[in-house]
Amino acid sequence: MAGAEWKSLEECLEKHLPLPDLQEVKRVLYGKELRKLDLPREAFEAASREDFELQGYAFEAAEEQLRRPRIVHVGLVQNRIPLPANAPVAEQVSALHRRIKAIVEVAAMCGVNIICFQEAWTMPFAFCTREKLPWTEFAESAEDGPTTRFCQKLAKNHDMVVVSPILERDSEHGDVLWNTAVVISNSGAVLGKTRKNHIPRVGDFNESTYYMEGNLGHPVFQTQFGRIAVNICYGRHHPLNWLMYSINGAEIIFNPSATIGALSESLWPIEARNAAIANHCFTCAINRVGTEHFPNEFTSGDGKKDVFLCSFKAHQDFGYFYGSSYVAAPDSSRTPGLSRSRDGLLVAKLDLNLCQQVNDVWNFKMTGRYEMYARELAEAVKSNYSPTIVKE
Ligand SMILES: NC(=O)NCCC(=O)O
Repeated sequence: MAGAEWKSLEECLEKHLPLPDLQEVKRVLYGKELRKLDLPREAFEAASREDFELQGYAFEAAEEQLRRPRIVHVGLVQNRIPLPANAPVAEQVSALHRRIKAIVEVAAMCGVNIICFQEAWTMPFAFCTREKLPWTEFAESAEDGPTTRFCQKLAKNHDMVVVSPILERDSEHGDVLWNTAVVISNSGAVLGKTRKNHIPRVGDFNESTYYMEGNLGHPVFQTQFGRIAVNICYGRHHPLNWLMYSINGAEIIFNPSATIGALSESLWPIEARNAAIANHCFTCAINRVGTEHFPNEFTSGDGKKDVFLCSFKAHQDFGYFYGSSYVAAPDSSRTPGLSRSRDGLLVAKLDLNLCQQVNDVWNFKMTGRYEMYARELAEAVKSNYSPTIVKE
């Protein structure tokens, strides 16, 4: 299983395929080729000084007579943890705040209107350990915790909507922890929050000891730049989860994630892209980068062998978080991924008119037969349900 030494699928294709083949492969794997954004030179200089990758692409829509283009620039941030997981909690959080501030400043130079960080961005992805301390100390109030206050300043200073996925401590309700994304308006006000609906119980990704399945449904946030939703990590394997955000009107669905190569790298390019196609919306898949080492060994709690994560013994790391963040559009086009090995900012210029234009061609909402599925699902969840199987 490749680690940081294998830079990206795109680099590999470009290195090895003759141009005519490369064009056809890109057409199939990425849809129509996107124009590269002409981002400011100072942005590239700052990104290089701060040692992160910067890429930008534009998705175009057809011109319409009655509607003006609805242009929005989104920014996707992927990063390593800058300090080791055993550094003091407050130092780790401050180092991450500093890192993200530097990246957001470059996003502002690129005209980004909505930015989203990776899942649980203020901490190492410690849920695999199933230890409580010190990891639960990273949990904060979604409404007025230090990270939300930090993001409010960023949002206001840069006139940018900030999507900040954190580990939430809800002190108003018995100190319950949640895996939450806080959505902060470009005014600096907290617009609201949404919680991870589906909790993984896959090998080391057994996060069920920390928080419960989200109880806020599928909220969509009306921002000045468009309607957005957040489908946190493992929720991307659940087509109905994407569907509900889309039914509630989301035009852009962010998918802040933390996932590793051995488990999900072959699913990664498909799932968010498929969701964009199936739901006539844009999707933004974000994954963290690097290998995180934890002070104490842990196991997957499933005996000796974990076939997915390839860890036969107790171990101190999860495996390799492969970055590769990308944006996908309703017409099946997508950006190349950011690198597998570096921190990065991906800027994408979207014309939200594309959602309706593709909807009018493919009509997935019109042909969706939701009533029939609602009826059948309502039956299927009953304890006395028996599947309709026609036998000879
Ligand atoms: N963070 C998280 O839910 N990871 C689960 C693994 C995956 O969905 O790829």
